[in-house]
Amino acid sequence: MMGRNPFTLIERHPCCGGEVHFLSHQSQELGLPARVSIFLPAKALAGDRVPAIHVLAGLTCTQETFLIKSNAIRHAADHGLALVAPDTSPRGADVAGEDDAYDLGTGAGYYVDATTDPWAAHYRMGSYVRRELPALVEEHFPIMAGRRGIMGHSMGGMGALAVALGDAGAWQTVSAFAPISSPSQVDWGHKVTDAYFGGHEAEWAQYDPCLLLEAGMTHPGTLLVDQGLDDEFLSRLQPERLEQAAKAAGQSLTLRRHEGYDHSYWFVQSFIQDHLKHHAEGLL
Ligand SMILES: N[C@@H](CCC(=O)N[C@@H](CS)C(=O)NCC(=O)O)C(=O)O
Repeated sequence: MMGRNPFTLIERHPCCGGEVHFLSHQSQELGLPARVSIFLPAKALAGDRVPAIHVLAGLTCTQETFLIKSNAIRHAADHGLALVAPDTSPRGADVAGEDDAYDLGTGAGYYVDATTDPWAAHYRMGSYVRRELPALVEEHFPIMAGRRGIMGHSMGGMGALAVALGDAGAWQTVSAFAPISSPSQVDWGHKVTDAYFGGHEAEWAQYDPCLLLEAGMTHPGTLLVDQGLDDEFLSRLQPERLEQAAKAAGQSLTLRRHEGYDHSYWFVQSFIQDHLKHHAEGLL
């Protein structure tokens, strides 16, 4: 039975034959109001349920960034796919210091569940993007239940790979742009370990794509990953580690390296069409 619709519509705009909705809702996992953006293609507006691709943005971004900057909507419209874009962290958790750095706290939820106070009460983006948000949008929008793709950029690329490898049955397709391949091995992840995990590095076993692969968690589809070779964060993204871990696990991976491209959404929008095609082939 359908529950009460928890979403409040903030803005709605016709776009590419469909509609973009900017929404808020009270999240049970986050214990706070959360913002989410959704693109519904023409077919969904006509009443048919369509598969959705969940899109996870990177550090400093919001629920608006991926939809505005990646050009994903144009191609989602062409394929008749919905897009669901969550925020990158809880907002207003009121944790001391959460706004002090770009890579921890606000805008930096890393799609993990914090286990230690004062972060643990609200920093639960892991459970939010894995379970709460997909279930809610599939209940209240013309989005097909249980037929999902996930993609992301940078911190969101890490999140997309981790979500799909962690529960391959729930996510049929996955792709990433410049993902943080092994967060437990780099300074971004060390900050997360010290703060969100209270020093317990073992928590990364659920969220680090390379650790998941090394533990035998694979996905039956192909992981499509694009990486710019002039990416200013390349040494912390470590695509070579992902390549090694995938090879050892027998995971199908298409890792494309692009001469001259950096970390920005100019890079993302250059290859987004291929990602939408990859998801469409697996979802439709
Ligand atoms: N230059 C940023 C670093 C963070 C960054 O580059 N974030 C990437 C994702 S990891 C991004 O997409 N930023 C937003 C944008 O380009 O619009 C800062 O220091 O604040």
